[in-house]
Amino acid sequence: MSTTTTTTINPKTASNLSFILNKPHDVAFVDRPKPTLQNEHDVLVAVNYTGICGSDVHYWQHGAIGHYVVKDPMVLGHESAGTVVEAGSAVTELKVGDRIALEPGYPCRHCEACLGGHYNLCPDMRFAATPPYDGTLTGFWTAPADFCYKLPDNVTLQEGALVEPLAVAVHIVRQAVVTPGQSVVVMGAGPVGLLCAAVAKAFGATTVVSVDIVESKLNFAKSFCSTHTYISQRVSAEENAANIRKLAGLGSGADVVIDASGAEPSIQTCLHTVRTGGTYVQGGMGRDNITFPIMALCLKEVTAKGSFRYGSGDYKLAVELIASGKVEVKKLISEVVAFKDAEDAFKKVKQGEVIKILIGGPNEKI
Ligand SMILES: NC(=O)c1ccc[n+]([C@@H]2O[C@H](COP(=O)([O-])OP(=O)(O)OC[C@H]3O[C@@H](n4cnc5c(N)ncnc54)[C@H](O)[C@@H]3O)[C@@H](O)[C@H]2O)c1
Ligand SMILES: OC[C@H](O)C(O)[C@@H](O)CO
Repeated sequence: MSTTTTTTINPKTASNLSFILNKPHDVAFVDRPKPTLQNEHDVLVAVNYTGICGSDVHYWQHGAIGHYVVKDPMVLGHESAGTVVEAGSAVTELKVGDRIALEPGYPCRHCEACLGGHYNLCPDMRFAATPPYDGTLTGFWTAPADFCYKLPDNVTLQEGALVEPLAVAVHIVRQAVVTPGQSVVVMGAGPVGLLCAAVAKAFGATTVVSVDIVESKLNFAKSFCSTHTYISQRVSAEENAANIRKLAGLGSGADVVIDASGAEPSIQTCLHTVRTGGTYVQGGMGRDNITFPIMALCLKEVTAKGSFRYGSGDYKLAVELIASGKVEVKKLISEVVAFKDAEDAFKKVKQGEVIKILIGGPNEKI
């Protein structure tokens, strides 16, 4: 196999320092062996920036998410952008020096889900920082070239690290089939909820309501993209829903409701906020089982859908939404820290002090 290697970051000499979780609250910086191309369709990427996701923080705190349990030391991180430093001989779309957003999950490409157009649901998915697979808070990363998305000149590498959560939002809003003029209510104003609201607006929704339990998050949502905000009260789901409908002039209900919180009261409010014949999409992930208002679903003939990660075209559209200025992801970046400060950055996310914090790669000067 022939490959080419020339760039400012030299993979032969640069560090492959990795931020590793040994067990809950026990992290370490370890210089791991550099990855190599596995076949001629791969590229080797120097990781420039990685955002911290709630799931990274959950693994750091608890060592597990559901049945995904960290049994061996695992590199954290999966929201990354980087620079191609080596390209396999069969790679035609990318070249050394290209800046890319890194899709961090690699499906088998052969199973029923993959061949049926739902590769995100592949049972053999190898997803970064989901045990047993290592993540991207490391110096270098090998990926199939078709899971790397070239960033246009007007998109920075820092914005490129936000493509991952934006792709999650694109998938959720696509599941909802939002059309121009519609009303959309999004429960949760964390990064995913904020980006769902922004994507819904970019798709043509004219009323976009953000709901949360934290006032500062709603203040940001209002400045970011939402037409209305509502702070959830300690009242019944029906009462919160009635308040949201009144506040945003939704009449009998919203065309689309999205849960991006994973919280039981919020999910219940969704079903009472959606209009007859409307659509509800579950994007948030919380407890396995909750009390769910099934009669509201039946009596209003609500279309209910789930949404998991991202699939065909979602990353591509996410990059286009940033490049066209329709979703200003840079506004979500609260802080950019050096690799050595990764653990402190995790603490800040846990304390809720930031919207999105980026960690520079180990070879990045911050
Ligand atoms: N479907 C997927 O593929 C996918 C991918 C990434 C994240 N997620 C999930 O999406 C959700 C949002 O992710 P995030 O990174 O923005 O998380 P986050 O924790 O930053 O945001 C969640 C928000 O929900 C708010 N909230 C909590 N209870 C609420 C309630 N009762 N009503 C309204 N708001 C409430 C919180 O205050 C917070 O602002 C999480 O559940 C996460 O696990 C799903
Ligand atoms: O954005 C993708 C999500 O964070 C992942 O699915 C996460 O839950 C880890 O598996």
